[in-house]
Amino acid sequence: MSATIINGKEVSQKCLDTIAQQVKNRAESGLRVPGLAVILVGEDPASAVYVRNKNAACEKVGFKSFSYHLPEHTTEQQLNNLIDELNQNDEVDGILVQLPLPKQINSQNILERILPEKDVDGFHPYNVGRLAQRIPLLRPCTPKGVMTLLRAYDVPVKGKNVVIVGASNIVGRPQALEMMLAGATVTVCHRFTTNLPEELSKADIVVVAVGKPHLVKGEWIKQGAVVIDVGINRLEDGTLCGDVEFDVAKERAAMITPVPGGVGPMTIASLLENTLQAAQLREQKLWV
Ligand SMILES: Nc1nc(=O)c2c([nH]1)NC[C@@H]1CN(c3ccc(C(=O)N[C@@H](CCC(=O)O)C(=O)O)cc3)C=[N+]21
Ligand SMILES: [Mg+2]
Repeated sequence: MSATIINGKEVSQKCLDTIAQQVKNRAESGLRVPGLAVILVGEDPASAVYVRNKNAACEKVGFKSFSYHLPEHTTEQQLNNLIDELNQNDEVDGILVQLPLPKQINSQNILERILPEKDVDGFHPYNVGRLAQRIPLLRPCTPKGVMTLLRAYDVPVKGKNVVIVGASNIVGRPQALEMMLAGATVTVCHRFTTNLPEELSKADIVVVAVGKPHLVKGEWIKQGAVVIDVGINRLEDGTLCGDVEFDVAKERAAMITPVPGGVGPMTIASLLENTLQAAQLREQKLWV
C-alpha cells in the first residue's frame, strides 16, 4: 500500500486562515496589526525566494511587513544597528534575519542581539533554553511546523520511537526537544552515527533534516512509519527534492511529506503564528 501524502500546503493554508481571523478579531477590539520585520543580507537566490514567500504570507494574513535588503558587504555593526532600531520599534513584533549570513558577520552574535521577545525564529538561546526546560514560549519554526503537521494528521507521538537525522541548531536539535516534550523516545543521528539504517529500522516517526538529496534510502524505512522530510535540495535540472528517496520510501511508509509542498509551507505558517504570539506576549506583559 502506498503512503498517504501529507499535504503541508493545505495545513499551512488552514493555519493562515486562523491567523487572518485572529488579526480581524484584534482589529475589532481596537488592537494593532502584528508586524514582522524580515532582513535579507546579500544576493543568495534561494533566500530571496523564501523572503518573498514570507512577505506574501504576511500580506495574506494582514500583518504589517517590514522588509530590509542589505548589500552583501554589510558589516556586523551595520546589521546590529538595524536590529537595535527594530528592537525599539513598537510596531515590530517579530524580527527575522534570514540565514545564512555573509561570512564577515557572526550569526550567533546577531541571533543574540534580537530581543528574545521578538525572536520569532525561536533561535535565541533564551528561547531554545525555555523549550529545553519544557516551558516553551517562542518555538523554532520548522520543528513547530512538523508538530503541527503530525497533529493535523492525527499521528500519535507519545511513547513512539522517533529518529531525527541531522543535529543542526535550526532543525534537528530543537526537533528533538519538541519530540521529547510530546513524549517520544528520541534518537538523534548525525555525521558520526555509525549505523543509520539500523537506527531507522526502529523508527515509528522519522524526521530528516540534513540537506543532502536522497541521503535516506527508501528501504531503510520501517513498514508503516511516518516520514517527515525537511530537506529542500535544488537539483541541476532545477527541480526540488528532499533528503529521502521518496519513490521507494512511499511504498513502505504509512504517511510521508513531499518536497515541495510538505514541511516548507509549515515553516512559514509557524513564523506567522509566532509573530502573533509575540504581539500577544508583549501586550499581556507575559514577557519576563
Ligand atoms: N532566519 C531564518 N529563518 C528561517 O526560517 C529560514 C532561514 N533563516 N533560512 C532558510 C530556511 C529555509 N526556509 C524555508 C522557508 C519556506 C520554504 C517554503 O516555502 N518551501 C516551499 C516552496 C519551495 C520552493 O519553491 O523553493 C515548499 O517546500 O513547498 C522553504 C524553506 C526558512 N529558513
Ligand atoms: Mg540506539
